Amino acid sequence: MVQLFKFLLKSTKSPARAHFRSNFLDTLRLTVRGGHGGNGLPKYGGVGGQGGCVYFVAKEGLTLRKLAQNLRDKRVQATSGEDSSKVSIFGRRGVDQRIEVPLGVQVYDEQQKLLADLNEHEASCIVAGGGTGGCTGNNFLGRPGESRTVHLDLKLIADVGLVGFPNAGKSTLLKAISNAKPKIAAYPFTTIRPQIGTVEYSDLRSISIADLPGLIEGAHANFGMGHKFLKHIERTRLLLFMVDIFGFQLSPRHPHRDCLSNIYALNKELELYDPTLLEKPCVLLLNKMDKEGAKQILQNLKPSIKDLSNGLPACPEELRPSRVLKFKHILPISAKNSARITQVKQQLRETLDELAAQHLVTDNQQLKEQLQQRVGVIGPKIT
Ligand SMILES: Nc1nc2c(ncn2[C@@H]2O[C@H](COP(=O)(O)OP(=O)(O)OP(=O)(O)O)[C@@H](O)[C@H]2O)c(=O)[nH]1
Repeated sequence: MVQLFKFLLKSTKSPARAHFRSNFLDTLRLTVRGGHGGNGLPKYGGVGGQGGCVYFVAKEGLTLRKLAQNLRDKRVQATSGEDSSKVSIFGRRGVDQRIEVPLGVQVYDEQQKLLADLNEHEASCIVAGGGTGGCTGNNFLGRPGESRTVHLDLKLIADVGLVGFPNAGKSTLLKAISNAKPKIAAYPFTTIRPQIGTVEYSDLRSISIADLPGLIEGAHANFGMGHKFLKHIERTRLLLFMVDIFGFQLSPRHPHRDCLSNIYALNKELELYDPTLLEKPCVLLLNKMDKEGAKQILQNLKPSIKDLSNGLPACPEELRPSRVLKFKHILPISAKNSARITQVKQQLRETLDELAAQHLVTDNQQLKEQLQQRVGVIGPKIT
């Protein structure tokens, strides 16, 4: 009977459903409970052991799916503290529960309050404290440990975030530029989960690129896969925008948007989702330059693309951002033919290096100012 059920269930799975059933997991709910405090021994003034606590530690290379598989019932409980006894007046402390979570996880409580942002390897946080042991203060009755449901939200950490509407050629680029092996097809939404690729250089330097799929007009308001992937952009240092030089049409029901309108639409999506994203350095790739007529389109749009504020008056009202992006570099490319891919690699590296150098200068300046404040006017002169 069970076999028959399994067979029937299997046969109802369509290829389309199988395609959209993503393996990528970026949120997880867990119930965590600290251990109960052990009871005290009133006769001898004995104190019960404190309950163990539950804590998370960030580890590189882990995934939320793996964590979910390891914790099948999504519950974690630390052990109770030992009761005080004649032979052991001070009860032993309960054993803590150490849970390894993927790097980049943010931990929220039921009220959506951020408890911890674990974005460094080995960063840790206690999510459920153990109950205090029984003592004079609590009538020698051990207290229960903290108990709560926590929400783990994974935000990918990558150097570069690849942003573009479906079918722009993001996966093709990622494949040409990095070690990733994304799926490529001539229909939108081929990529249904973020892909991370590593770009390697001859001097062994490497940078990571995240392809963030599913972005469509209205994603900020959670249309399509909306927020699910937009949130990953927050932790990238550089935004790499990609548009099809011939524009994009989501479906026959939607209007065809030319290349410039698509740039404005991406600009607006990001602005509506989080305006601070527009402050990130960005590079623009105009793809599919190998196709006939591409050069002419580029020639016509060049002045508006170079300075987006030039084309704003002609931009449709619903796509008009209040603040326009300022691209550090604009590169016409053909991801399919790997044309100018070496330049893309070089520009990404240079821009990231410039950024790192800027950070170093500001960090040094801040350090100097702090030292100057501490040393005051009498101390040695800091140059
Ligand atoms: N002519 C031409 N076609 C390209 C180029 N780059 C990508 N394509 C084609 O455009 C289609 C979409 O490419 P993808 O790389 O899957 O696009 P995507 O942006 O990852 O699409 P989603 O997975 O829907 O997000 C495929 O048929 C590619 O072969 C290019 O430089 N020139």
